[in-house]
Amino acid sequence: MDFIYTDFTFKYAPWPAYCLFNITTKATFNSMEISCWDVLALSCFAALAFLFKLVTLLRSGGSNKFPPGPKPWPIIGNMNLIRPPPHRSFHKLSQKYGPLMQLKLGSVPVVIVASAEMAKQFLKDHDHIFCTRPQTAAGKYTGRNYSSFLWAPYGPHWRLWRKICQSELFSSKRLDSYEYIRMEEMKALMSSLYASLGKPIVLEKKLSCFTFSLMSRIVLGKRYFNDSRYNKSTLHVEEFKKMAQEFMKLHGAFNIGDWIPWLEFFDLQGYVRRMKTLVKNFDQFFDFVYDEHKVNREREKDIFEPRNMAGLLLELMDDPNLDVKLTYDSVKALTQDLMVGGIETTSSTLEWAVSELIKHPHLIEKATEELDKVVGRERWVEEKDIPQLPYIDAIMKETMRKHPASAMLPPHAALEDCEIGGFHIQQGSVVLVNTWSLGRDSRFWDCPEEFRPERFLGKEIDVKGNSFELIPFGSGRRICPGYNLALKMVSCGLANLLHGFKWRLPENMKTEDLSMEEGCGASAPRKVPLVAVLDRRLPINLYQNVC
Ligand code: HEM
Repeated sequence: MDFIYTDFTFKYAPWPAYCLFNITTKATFNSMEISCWDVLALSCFAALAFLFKLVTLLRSGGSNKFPPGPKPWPIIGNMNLIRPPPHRSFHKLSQKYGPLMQLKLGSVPVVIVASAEMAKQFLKDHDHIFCTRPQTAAGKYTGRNYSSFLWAPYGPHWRLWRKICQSELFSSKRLDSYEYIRMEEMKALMSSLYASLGKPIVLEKKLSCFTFSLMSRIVLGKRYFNDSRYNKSTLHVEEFKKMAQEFMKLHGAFNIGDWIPWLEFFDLQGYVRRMKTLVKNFDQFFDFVYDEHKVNREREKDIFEPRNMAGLLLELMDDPNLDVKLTYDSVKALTQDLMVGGIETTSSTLEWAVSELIKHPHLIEKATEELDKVVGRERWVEEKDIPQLPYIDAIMKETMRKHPASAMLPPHAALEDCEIGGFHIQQGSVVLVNTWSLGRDSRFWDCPEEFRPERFLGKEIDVKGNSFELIPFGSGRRICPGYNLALKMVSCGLANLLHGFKWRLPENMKTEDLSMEEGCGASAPRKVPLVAVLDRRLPINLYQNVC
C-alpha cells in the first residue's frame, strides 16, 4: 500500500514560503504545471534573499561577540513563520487523513504519527529502525556537527552519551545527592515570590530563575547567573534565558533548507545565521565555565573529586578506556543539551499547570486540601512527600497531556525501509510523533480540551514511555534521559507553589480573560506570560529561609 500524498501547502506562511513549497509539491508529486508566474516569483525572491544575505553578512561582521552584555539580544527576522504552530497544523491534517500520514516536504518524505497505537509501532516495536535523527541544519550547527546527545545519529557516539547519562549523570544515587540543591533552590523561589506578595508578578520570570539556578548548580557546579547586569564571572539570567529560548525556537522552526536542499545555501529565513550566532554565544559561556573547572582540577589535583556534571565530563575526557574518544567540543555540546533541555521544558510545564489551576480555582482547593492533610502547614513539601500526593501527580500528568513541553518529539529518521500499518516507509524518511495530538485523542481521553486531573486518579498511566497515549518524554531508546530529574523538579515545585500561596488574577481580570494560547517554539510555551497575584498560606518564618 502506498501513502496518500497530501498537497501540504503552508496556508498560514507568508507569501514567499507558500510560493516555494507550492512549487516543490506541485512539481515533484502532483505533476501539475508550474505557472510562469510561480517561477518568476521564486526567482525574484531568491535574488532578493541572496542580496539580503550578502548585505547582512557584510554588516554583521564581528557584532555577534559574547558576552552580549547590556545590549539587547539580537533578534534577526520574524520567527513566527508558521501560524498556527506546526503541531496544530499537523493535528488538523491527521484528523482528515488518519493517524499515519506522509507528506513530502520538498524532497523529504515526512511521516506524521498521531495515535498511541502508531506511536508504539515506531517507538517500541520498530524502535531499532527509528532511533536515529535526520540531518538538519539544527543538528549541524546547534548540535555541533551532530555530536550533541540530542542530534547524534544512532551509533557508538550516541550509545556512549546514553551510557554516561544512565550510569553517571542521572543515576539514582547521583540524583539523590542533588536533592539538597533542589530544596534550596525551591525555597529561594518561594522567598522571591513572597517578596512580591499582593503585587502582580510575571510567573515565568520567577520560574526561569528557579530552573536556571537549579540546572546551573547541578550541571555546572554553581550558579553562573545573577540578577545584576553582566559582569566578568557570571551571566545575567535574562541573557541565558534568551539563548535557551532562541535554541527552542530554532528547534521548533521549519527551516526551508532542510526540506529543499538546493535552497540551503540561501538560508532564506536567516535561521542558520541565528544558529551560528547562538552556538558562538554558548561556546564563549561554556569556555569560561570549563576554564574555571580546569583550574580547580589542577589546583586540587590528587584529591579532585567531581561533584557536578561538568566536572564528571572533564574527567571522562581523559579516560582512555572509553569506546569513543570524547572531544572538548562534544562535551560542550552535551553540556548545552543538559542546560537547555532542563530549563525551558520544566518552567513552561509549571507555568501551564498554574495557569490551568487559576482558570479552574476549585482544583486548587482540592490540591491544597490534600497538601494540608499530608504535609500540614508547618513546613514545605519535600520530595519524600510526593508519593503520598496523588492529586498533585494527577495535575502534573494532566498538564503534560494537554500542554506537552515537546509538542512534537524531535525528529526521528528511518535507518532502513520498513512496513508499518501496511504502509511502506522509505529509508531516510523523517518521523514526527505529534504528542500534542496523542493527548487529544478522544478514544482515550473524554473531553480532551477540558483540564480534568481526576481522569488520572486510580489509573495506571505513567509518563515514562510505557503508556503511549501519554509520552511527554518520548519512549524507547531516545526517551529523554533527564525525565527523573524533570519529574522531581516539576512535582515538588508545583506542590510548593500551591502549598505556599493562594493564587489569583490581577484586579479587573476574570478567569475567562486568561488566554490559553500557545506561542511558537519546540516547547510550545504560553503565548502571553501568566501574570498573577499571590497571597501567603504558611507561617511567615518559612518564607524567610533564603539560601
Ligand atoms: C518537563 C521536562 C522535560 C520534557 C518534557 C522533556 C522532553 C524530552 C523529549 C520529548 C525528548 C525527545 C525524545 C525523543 O526523541 O523521542 C527529550 C530528549 C532529551 N532530553 Fe528531555 N525533557 C525534559 C527535561 C529534560 C531535562 C531535565 C534534561 C537534562 C538535564 C533533558 C535532556 C534531554 C536530552 C539530552 C535529550 C536528547 C536524548 C536523545 O536524543 O537521545 N530533558 N526530552
